Amino acid sequence: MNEAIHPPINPHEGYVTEDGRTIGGVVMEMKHITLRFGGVEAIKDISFDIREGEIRAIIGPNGAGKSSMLNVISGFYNPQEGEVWYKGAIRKPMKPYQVARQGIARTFQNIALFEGMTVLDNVMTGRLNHMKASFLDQGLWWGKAQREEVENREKAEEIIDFLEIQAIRKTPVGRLPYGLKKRVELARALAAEPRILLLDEPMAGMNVEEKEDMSRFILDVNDEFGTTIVLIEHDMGVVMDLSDRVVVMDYGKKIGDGTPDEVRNNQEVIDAYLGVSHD
Ligand SMILES: Nc1ncnc2c1ncn2[C@@H]1O[C@H](COP(=O)(O)OP(=O)(O)OP(=O)(O)O)[C@@H](O)[C@H]1O
Repeated sequence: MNEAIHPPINPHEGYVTEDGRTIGGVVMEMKHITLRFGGVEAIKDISFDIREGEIRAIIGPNGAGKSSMLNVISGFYNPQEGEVWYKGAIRKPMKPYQVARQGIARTFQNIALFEGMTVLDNVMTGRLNHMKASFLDQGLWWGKAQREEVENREKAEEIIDFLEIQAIRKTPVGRLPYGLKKRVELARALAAEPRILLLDEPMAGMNVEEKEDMSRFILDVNDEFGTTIVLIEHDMGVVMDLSDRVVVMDYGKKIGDGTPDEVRNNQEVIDAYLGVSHD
C-alpha cells in the first residue's frame, strides 16, 4: 500500500503515508523476545516495533511462532527472555484483564463468542472494562449504574452501525454464517475501544467476498478510530494490500521486517515460503 514511503528511523517521529494516513511514533516495542514451551523454542530472540496507527502484519509458514508472538503482545504469555515496551515503559507481567485496561483487545483464530447470546449482547461484553459501577452502586446509586448502561449500549450500537450488522443485532450468534460471526467478533473487540487491536487470522475460512468485506472494515477501523492493528494472516494478497509493515517469522526466528515491497523481495523470505533448506 505504502511502498514508496518508508517510516523514519527516529522512533518518536511520525509520518504520513501515500494515501494520507498519519502514522505516529513507536507505541510498542518487542526487545529480544525468547519464548519456550519446555524444550520447544517458539520464539527466538525477536525484536521489532509497532507504530501508533499502523497496520502491522506478522506472517510466516505454519508453526513459525506467529500465534505465540501475538500472545506475547497481548500479555497472555510472558517470555522467558526479553522485554515488551509499551507506551515508553517496560510492561510488567499482568493478568489479561489488566492488559485489556491498558487498551489492548483481540480476536481469536477460532471464534470465541457466546453462541446463545444475541449479537448486541456479545458486543456489550466487550464493554466490561468500561463498566465502573459496582454492585453497591447499582443498589444505592441506581442512576449512576443506569447512566453507565445507557452509555455502554450507545457505544455498542455505534459499533454495530459502523460494521453494518444492524439487521442482525437481535439474532443469536449461533445462527449466523461464519463470515458474520467473524465480524461480530471484530465488533466485540472494538467495543473495548482499544488502542491496539490484535487480529488472529481475521480472514481464515472466508470466501472471496467475505474477505473483501473484512479487509474494508479493517481499513475503515484504522482510518476512522486511528486504531493500531496487528494481524496474523495467511492470505498473502490480503497482507500485502492491507499492511504498512510486515514482520516475517520462520522456525521462531525473524527473517524479514519492512514494507510489503521490501518483504516481497527478501530472498530469505522467498526461500522460506518455497521451502528451501536452511542448512
Ligand atoms: N502451548 C504450547 N505448548 C507447547 N508448544 C507450543 C504451544 N504453543 C505453540 N507451541 C509450539 O510453538 C511453535 C510455534 O507455534 P505457533 O502456534 O506460535 O506458530 P504459528 O506460526 O502461529 O502456526 P500456525 O500458522 O500453524 O497457527 C510450534 O512448534 C508449536 O508446536
